[in-house]
This record gives sequence, structure tokens and C-alpha cells, in this order.
Amino acid sequence: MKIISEAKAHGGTQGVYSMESEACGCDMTFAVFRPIKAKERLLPVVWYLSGLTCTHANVMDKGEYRRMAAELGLIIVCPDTSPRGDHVPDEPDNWQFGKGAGFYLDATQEPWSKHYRMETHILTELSDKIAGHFAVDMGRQGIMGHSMGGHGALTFALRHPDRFRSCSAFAPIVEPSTADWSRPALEKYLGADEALWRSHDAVRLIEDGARFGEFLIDQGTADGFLDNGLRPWLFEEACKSAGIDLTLRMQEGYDHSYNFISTFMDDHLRWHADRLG
Ligand SMILES: N[C@@H](CCC(=O)N[C@@H](CSC=O)C(=O)NCC(=O)O)C(=O)O
Repeated sequence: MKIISEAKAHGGTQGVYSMESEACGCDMTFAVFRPIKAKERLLPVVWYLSGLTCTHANVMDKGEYRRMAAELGLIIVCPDTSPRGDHVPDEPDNWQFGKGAGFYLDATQEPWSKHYRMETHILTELSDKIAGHFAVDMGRQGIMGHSMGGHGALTFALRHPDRFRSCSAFAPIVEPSTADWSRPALEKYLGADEALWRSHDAVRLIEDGARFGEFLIDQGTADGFLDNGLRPWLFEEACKSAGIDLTLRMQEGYDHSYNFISTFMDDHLRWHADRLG
């Protein structure tokens, strides 16, 4: 693991690191905030998965999570959203696919399958790196994310309920297999057989029997992607049918940006801290 930068923040340390990723076939960058309390004992960890076009840096720069994470004693890990490097295939003019748009799955289709393996990267090799290098209690993990990263958080929690104890999302893509901005990505990464997309779609996962204790979702009513891309009511219906507790808060007048995310970040961190102990 290489240290790119480390800086003191709220008594703790905001770091940026990189590691060789076998899953993605490139170096991968990630950010970790560790509160000062991490010097005294193992702390719970909350993963933050970012949205389309992001790197690890967007939430680090604009998410305003450090003060509350320091107070609550939460380690925050922010992975990148895709493999990187000139050798990695991409569609440079398409912000909804390729670099910056890994969709938190392992691609099965050429040429994407050689590098676009974000689920394995995050859940296996980055997790091992975090467990090996930081004072983290890996028995107490939460996950949250925004938009494409909200999709990642919901699907990871539903696919790995023994691993995550808490899950929340800001404006998540809840049904990527039917939204215009995500359908093409699922097709290119996973192939034309839509049955194989179901296990990477939060609504379909619930329809197919996946379960998770409870979810918190915040969604801005002035979000330009609300009606076509996000549609939280689909997740609400699925949770209701399955008897899953969902706190869905429609936040009047908020858009899709980090102004919205940072406004409700403290609430989400408290949600996780309450459940991670
Ligand atoms: N370039 C796009 C807008 C892209 C955008 O809004 N990305 C969001 C995530 S969208 C879903 O995953 C984001 O987090 N952007 C980074 C940021 O710092 O705001 C366009 O032109 O519409």
C-alpha cells in the first residue's frame, strides 16, 4: 500500500492511498478517514460508495463527513468508482459507462471483464487491505453511497447481509435494469441476458428473496434525475411487499449534488453509529 497523502483533520487523519489491484489490473486509489479514537481501540467502519464520474475525492472534498465521524468514532473508507489507467478500456465521451462508472459489479463481458471488477476489488482485496492496515473492527461494517454508489450500497447490503450491519443511501439508483442511464452499462458489463442483471439490481434482489434488516434513504425533490433515473418509490414498494423497514425521506427542494449529501451526512453517520455500536 502506498501513502499518497495524509493530513490531520478533526484530531484524526484523512489519508489517500493506493494499492495494486489484481481484480482491476491497475493501481487503485482510495481514501480513509480514521478518528483519533482509532489509536485507543478498534473502530467500526463505514464504506462510502460514490456516484458516476466520481473518484475517491469527491466525497472527501465535499461530503463534510469528518467532524461527525471523528465524534462518533467511525472509520470512513471511500473507494474509487472504476479501474483507471490508459490501458483500461473506456468510452471517454460517455459519463455513464467505463471509467468513473464501474457500477460496483464484476463485468463478465469482453473487453470489460479484464478490469471492471469493482465488487471483488472492494469486498475482497480492498477490504483485506483495510483490515490489515487500519484499526478496524471488520465485524462492524456499514455501507452507504450516492446515486450509482447508492445502488452499490443497497446491492452490496442485500447480497452480503452477513457482512454489513447498516446501510443507507443518498438518491440511489434503485432499479438500474430499467433506468435509461444504467441499462446500457448492465448490458455491456453483464451481457444481453437480463436475468443475469437481477442480482445487481436492488429491487430485483428483494423480489428474488434477498433481505436486509433496514435501510435509510434520503432523496431530494428537486433532483433532476428523480423521475427517470432514481425512482425511490420502486424500492419503497419492494421493501413494503417484503416487510423490510425503510426510512425514505423526501427532502424538499434538494438536488442531486454534494450540497444535498453534505446536508444530511451527519444523520446518515448517526444512523450507522447507532447500529454499529
Ligand atoms: N456529468 C453529468 C453529471 C454527473 C453527476 O451528477 N454525477 C454525480 C453522480 S450521478 C449518479 O451516480 C456526482 O456525484 N458528481 C460528482 C460531483 O462532485 O458532484 C452531467 O453532465 O449531467
